[in-house]
Amino acid sequence: MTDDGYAELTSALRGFLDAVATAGPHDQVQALTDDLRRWTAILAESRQEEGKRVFGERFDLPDRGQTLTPVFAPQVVTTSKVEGTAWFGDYFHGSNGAAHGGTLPLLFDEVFGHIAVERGSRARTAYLHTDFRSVTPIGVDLQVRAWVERAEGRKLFLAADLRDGEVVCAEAEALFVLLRDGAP
Ligand SMILES: CCCCCCCCCCCC(=O)SCCNC(=O)CCNC(=O)[C@H](O)C(C)(C)COP(=O)(O)OP(=O)(O)OC[C@H]1O[C@@H](n2cnc3c(N)ncnc32)[C@H](O)[C@@H]1OP(=O)(O)O
Repeated sequence: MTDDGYAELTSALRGFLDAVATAGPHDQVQALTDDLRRWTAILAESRQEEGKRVFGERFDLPDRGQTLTPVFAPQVVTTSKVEGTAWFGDYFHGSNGAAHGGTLPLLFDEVFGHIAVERGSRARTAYLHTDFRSVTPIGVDLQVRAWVERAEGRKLFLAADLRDGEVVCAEAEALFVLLRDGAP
């Protein structure tokens, strides 16, 4: 991992988003807004084209340096399976202590993507089906795994599940299609 501060920035940004998501009314809200706008302007000056950015493009950083998805820490990554832990911060809260339903396919897409990348393939998600089996708790280490069911030509059929101990929170099935040479 390159020690240029971006791993810490990603972690700090996640913490900030979790704090925003759980904060009540605050007397410093205008100061915060002003700070955010100031930093937005500073960062806008160094806007980069895709391929030269950090967010989501730095494979040496946790979560590729992005905060779009819940935390995913892979422990096993092969061309046929991925296993690791997932963690949904408060930012991903939906209601009644459960993760927002839309964030589960977001996690699964990311996890499936590791298999495609490990296979050296440029691929895109054609479909991703999620079954919500039990509420996904916030702030708990969860176990996630994904595997290749079968490959047919350019089509990669994938499956995954997310567990809280013995409890299955969600399952997913997806089709990733390997891109043709020259596809954008
Ligand atoms: C280290 C950390 C890394 C971590 C890295 C983590 C990265 C995160 C990964 C995120 C991945 C994404 O979200 S990607 C972004 C979301 N996805 C997209 O935007 C995709 C939008 N759609 C497309 O671009 C296109 O439709 C494609 C690429 C999916 C397919 O187009 P194509 O290449 O022209 O192929 P096409 O001929 O249409 O289809 C090929 C075969 O697939 C079948 N097929 C295509 N779509 C479907 C479908 N929805 N349902 C069933 N079957 C389908 C066709 O029938 C055909 O079967 P047959 O006739 O051959 O039998």
